[in-house]
Amino acid sequence: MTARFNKWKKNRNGKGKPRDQGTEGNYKSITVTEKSNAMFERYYRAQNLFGADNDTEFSAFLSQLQVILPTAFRITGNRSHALELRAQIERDFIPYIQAAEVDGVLVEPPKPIPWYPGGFGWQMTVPRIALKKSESLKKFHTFLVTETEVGNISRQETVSMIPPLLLDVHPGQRIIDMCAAPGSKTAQILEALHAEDASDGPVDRGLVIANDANLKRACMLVHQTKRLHSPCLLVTHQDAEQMSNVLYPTKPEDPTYGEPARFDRILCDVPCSGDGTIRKNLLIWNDWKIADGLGLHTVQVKIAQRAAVLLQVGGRMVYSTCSFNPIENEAVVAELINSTEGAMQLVDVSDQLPGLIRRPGLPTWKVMRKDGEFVDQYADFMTETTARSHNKYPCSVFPPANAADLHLERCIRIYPQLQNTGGFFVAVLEKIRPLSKRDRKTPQENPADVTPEPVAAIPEPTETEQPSKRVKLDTDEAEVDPAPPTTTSEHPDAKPLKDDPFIFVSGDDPDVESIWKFFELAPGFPRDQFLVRSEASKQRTLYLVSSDIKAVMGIKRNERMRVVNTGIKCFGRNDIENTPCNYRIHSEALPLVYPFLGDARKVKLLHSDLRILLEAAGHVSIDKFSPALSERSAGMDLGCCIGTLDPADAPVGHTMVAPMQFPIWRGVSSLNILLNKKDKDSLQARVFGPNFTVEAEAEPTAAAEKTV
Ligand SMILES: C[S@@+](CC[C@H](N)C(=O)[O-])C[C@H]1O[C@@H](n2cnc3c(N)ncnc32)[C@H](O)[C@@H]1O
Repeated sequence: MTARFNKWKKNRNGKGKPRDQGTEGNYKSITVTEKSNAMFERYYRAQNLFGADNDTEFSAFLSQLQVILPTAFRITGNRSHALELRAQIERDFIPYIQAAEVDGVLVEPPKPIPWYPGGFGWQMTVPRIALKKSESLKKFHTFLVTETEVGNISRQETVSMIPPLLLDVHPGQRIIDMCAAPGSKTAQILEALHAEDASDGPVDRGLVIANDANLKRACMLVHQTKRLHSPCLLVTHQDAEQMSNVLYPTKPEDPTYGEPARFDRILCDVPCSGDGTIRKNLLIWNDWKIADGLGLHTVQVKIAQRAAVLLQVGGRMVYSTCSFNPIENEAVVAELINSTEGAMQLVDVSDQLPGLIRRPGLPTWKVMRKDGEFVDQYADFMTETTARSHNKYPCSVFPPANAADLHLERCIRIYPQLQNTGGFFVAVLEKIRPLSKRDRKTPQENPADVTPEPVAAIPEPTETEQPSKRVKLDTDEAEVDPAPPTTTSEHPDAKPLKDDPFIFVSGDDPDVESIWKFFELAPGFPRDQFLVRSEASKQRTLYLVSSDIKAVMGIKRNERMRVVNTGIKCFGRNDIENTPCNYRIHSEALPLVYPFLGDARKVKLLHSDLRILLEAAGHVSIDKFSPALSERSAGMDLGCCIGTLDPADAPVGHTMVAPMQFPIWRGVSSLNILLNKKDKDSLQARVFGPNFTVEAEAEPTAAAEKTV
């Protein structure tokens, strides 16, 4: 089979220059002539991936790699309308997809992923490209695109959904995503952080630092995660191998002084050779070579080791790759456990995510030299001809002598033939004790609470395994202090970091004062957690951040973290006269602000009112709305108000389950809904689905009649 496509081909770790640049500039037509690669097959056949039944299952594995990858997506689970969206898929799309055909074949509709919580993860066998091109699936594709743009749906590979679920995230935790771009797993982490009701209110849910070494990709991550509207996200751009300490204030009398914090959860979704994505990235059939995995091993170990230092005792780390290669997987995990002298231990997660079909980690593996020879020990790796190129690889690419004691079977391997997915590797680890005496001194830890598990003795290096050939674990805090922030950027659209300062606004600021008064905000909503990116702008926007982020950003030395972005748009100034407050509430912050709003600026809408607002291109005269809304809004001051729609008022046959709120601008004699086109489209489809008719709405329900 021949697959032909255009592709910007970069190194799979997201670093480096695009390869295959021909005369056509950065784009070049690449042809994959055959979905096979002799070295790939020889290497993985020798790894005995499937144990006793290796031959049969290896054939199934190889044939499944030939099949193009299904499409998967998940509904943003923490949103109030997640259930509506699920109902919308079941009601409006499944029956229609069941009747659709692609190339004369009936399409299999999407099915919930059995192990994904809440029925919010979905997979369908139609490949992404067919979904895009097929006329009969156009409606569903448009739905996916619209809902993805507004953040209600994330299109993400099924297997990539596993690591954040196993990270076991809860509100209030401090979390680092070491290699986060483009951000699909960060998004899941944020959803979990905002999932349950927490006593700390909707804003202070904890902290997620999403980091990526590549600034261009970090900017992509900002774009991706913006849709999730979390005030707890701090996007940074550092080399994760030397990720800086995050200083937290420890002296109440001096908020600018801080000490290194330790984190509850750390995700290391490291750069990898990516051969688990071969069903989607067909170029890997052409390009696969053993040097890729060998070359990434040291970086992967260093990122995991740095994460171990930043993790608090009792904290959980998830290490993952989309590679089948044990050198990037079990070998890294084994070196992490051994180099921390057993302070990091694998957790048995076999009872988690029931329904996920998985295979255990490999107890041992074979190492192949670049010349294609398998070798059993480091000395053989370093022959005369290979010494120069192999010298940079540490001895930890080989199975350690104590491999059998490390519980590597607790690692999770996902193969494509198990449940028609990509390939993936996940290891869940816990830090059971400090890594060093210095580590013990960190402010949040209480080592007395942790009973260390006895661990197997770390093997002495053999004659050929010189200590210099190990990846050194660096637990010294003082050493980790990367270069100061740069003003240069790899991304053409990314602004130089120093041009966009983050300036905190005092809670006594006159603008904040006018907002609080106008919207009658209750005391529980934080008043001193706003920052601006530019003081001068007439279009001043107040960005809301969590108290953790404010604390971290108040410490000068934390500038070395290289913050790319933080905060969500909360209040935006409109340059309008004759209003007691010319700030509006941004729709992305409304779910956070709404519980604290007084009644002064709330207006109740009927479905007919919402329809008029959504269908209009701009302002609509107040007298065009239902009498109740016209009367209520005519008596209000000019400025932003919040429209609410109640499920109790929903017409028969509607699936609306939760109240909805929208920012509206009350003009001199008109109303205008403050949503962008995409948000309007999404809302329109959700509220006025195909089963809804204008006639049904013409008779307002009894509850709606009472509206004032
Ligand atoms: C597998 S991808 C991460 C995917 C991401 N977790 C997600 O789910 O969307 C690996 C990322 O690591 C980044 N990276 C590579 N080397 C790095 C390093 N030394 N430190 C931090 N990030 C690095 C790459 O830019 C790339 O975005």
